[in-house]
Amino acid sequence: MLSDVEAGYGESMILRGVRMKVEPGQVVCLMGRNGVGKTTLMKTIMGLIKMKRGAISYGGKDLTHASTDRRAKCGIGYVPQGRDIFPQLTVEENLLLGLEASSSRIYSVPERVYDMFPVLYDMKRRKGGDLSGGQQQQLSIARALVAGPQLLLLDEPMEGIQPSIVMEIEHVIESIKASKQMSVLLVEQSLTFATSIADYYYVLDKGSIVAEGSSTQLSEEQVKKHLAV
Ligand SMILES: Nc1ncnc2c1ncn2[C@@H]1O[C@H](COP(=O)(O)OP(=O)(O)OP(=O)(O)O)[C@@H](O)[C@H]1O
Repeated sequence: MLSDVEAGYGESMILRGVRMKVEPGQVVCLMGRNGVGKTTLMKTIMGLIKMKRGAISYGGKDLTHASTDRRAKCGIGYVPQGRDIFPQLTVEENLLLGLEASSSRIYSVPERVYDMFPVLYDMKRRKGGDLSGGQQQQLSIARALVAGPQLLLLDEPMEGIQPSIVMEIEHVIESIKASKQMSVLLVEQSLTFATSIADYYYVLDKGSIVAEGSSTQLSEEQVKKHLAV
């Protein structure tokens, strides 16, 4: 999916020669210390940062020069770090905005999304800004799911969220995996969760992939070497 990707901000190169693949139905975990370029990689996949070199393809289509909108319509959903919702809009209006990314003609929030996040159904007329941090994160994930993506990019969805909602979000990721309808690329720092749910992992360090493998192979030694602070 990604080959030899180089990208950065202005003159500063952050990603160097990144190669990565997410197979259909897989949950792939992207790990690495703070500031190594995980968010930059997610934004590059989404076309929010222009690549200086390399190629990106998805589902057999070359997306190297595609706009963010086209990538979304090709089935890539993105949940940015820090739950970027619209606080002045209602929960339902936030969710309807997710339909913009859809290639099919749906005009209302699909029931399956409310089934995954019942709290959002109960609160659909409330303003996004009135929700707790964890609920806003659920809203942000639900908004990406509204368009029915085939690949979901999740950037640290559990960061700074209360434990009960972390569990709910974990369940949602588990149910996505069990449905085999979608693949997930997840930036996650929790080793326990990463090893319990991911099929495969990549470790990024200073903008390059320094380790990868099936998550059952993620050893203490690698964690110490690449992830410990
Ligand atoms: N808009 C920007 N302009 C210039 N440099 C940036 C910008 N955003 C991030 N950077 C730099 O790019 C590098 C990688 O940042 P990035 O956010 O991708 O890391 P990360 O691995 O996601 O970190 P974290 O775990 O803290 O979110 C950092 O050195 C950061 O300072």
